[in-house]
Amino acid sequence: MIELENVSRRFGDQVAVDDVSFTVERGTITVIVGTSGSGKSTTLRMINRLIEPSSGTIRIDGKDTASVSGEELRRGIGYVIQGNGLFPHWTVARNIATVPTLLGWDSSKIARRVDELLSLFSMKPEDFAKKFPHQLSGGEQQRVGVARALAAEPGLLLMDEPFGALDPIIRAKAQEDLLAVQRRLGITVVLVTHDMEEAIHLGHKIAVMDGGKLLQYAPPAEILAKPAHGFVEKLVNGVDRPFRLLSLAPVSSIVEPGTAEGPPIAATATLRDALSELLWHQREALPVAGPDGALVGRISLASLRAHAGVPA
Ligand SMILES: Nc1ncnc2c1ncn2[C@@H]1O[C@H](COP(=O)(O)OP(=O)(O)OP(=O)(O)O)[C@@H](O)[C@H]1O
Repeated sequence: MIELENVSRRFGDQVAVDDVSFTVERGTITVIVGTSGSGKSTTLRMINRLIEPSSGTIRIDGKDTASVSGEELRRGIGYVIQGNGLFPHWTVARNIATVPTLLGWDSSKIARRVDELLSLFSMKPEDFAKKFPHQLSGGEQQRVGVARALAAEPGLLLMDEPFGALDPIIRAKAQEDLLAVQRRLGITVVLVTHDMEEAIHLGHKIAVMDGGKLLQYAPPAEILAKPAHGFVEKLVNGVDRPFRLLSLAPVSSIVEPGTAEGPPIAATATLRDALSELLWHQREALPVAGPDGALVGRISLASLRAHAGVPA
């Protein structure tokens, strides 16, 4: 768990981060979103003390981060930046091994870990370990950057615009990879982006910042349905709100008793998938199938409509 309590950072006369407080639960993804200069990166970098707070307290698992050296703190926290920051003259394997080497792991343990991480990101060790960063695509470099940040098994991963340089298709894949790896390893992630759609897709919680202030800190469904007045409202106006809301909940959440004609949809599919199927098959309702394939009820256009609009 990470707790920020009344954290501020000034650069000369400028207040970059202004009295920010929020708590990140262990094993979740929190996304800090806002426009350029809103204080996102400064907030992130205060967590691993690349930037020291001017005032306020940051605790990780109850321990004040000011009570350990910055270097020691950072060894236990993965950090990924835009453009991945790989060392260009080092092989992929050596890049990934950076922190374990610093920590003095023995070479066979390091080699095992490098193989494990490459495999985790669907990169065959025999194909990739000996390559240099310039021999990889942008998406592959990005995966190696994340693998390197995870090498020493940190419980916490900080990511600053990690997917900013990727084209939309590779970016979508990188986001899915991150979600899968986060679920599998159960790590805590704090990620900075200026893209509200990315925030909604990845975050269990979203922290919206503007002018150094935290304007709203809430789960994506709440940010969409009840945005704080003003800036947050403007930000979410730009995303397809009904569709985003539908993509956040599974079919099982509004399954009704009864049956319907047509191809069944899985209870684990999203409400957005259900809408797509209903429109495609031009039906008012479709049957819903449970994990074993047995029908468990129906989903209707009417209930989707009720779920996709402004809450009454
Ligand atoms: N080292 C520094 N010295 C002086 N001012 C700084 C420094 N770092 C950040 N700032 C200022 O603090 C404010 C917040 O910067 P920060 O990098 O946290 O914003 P951001 O939301 O991450 O922006 P971006 O999305 O453009 O990276 C900006 O106005 C920036 O110019």
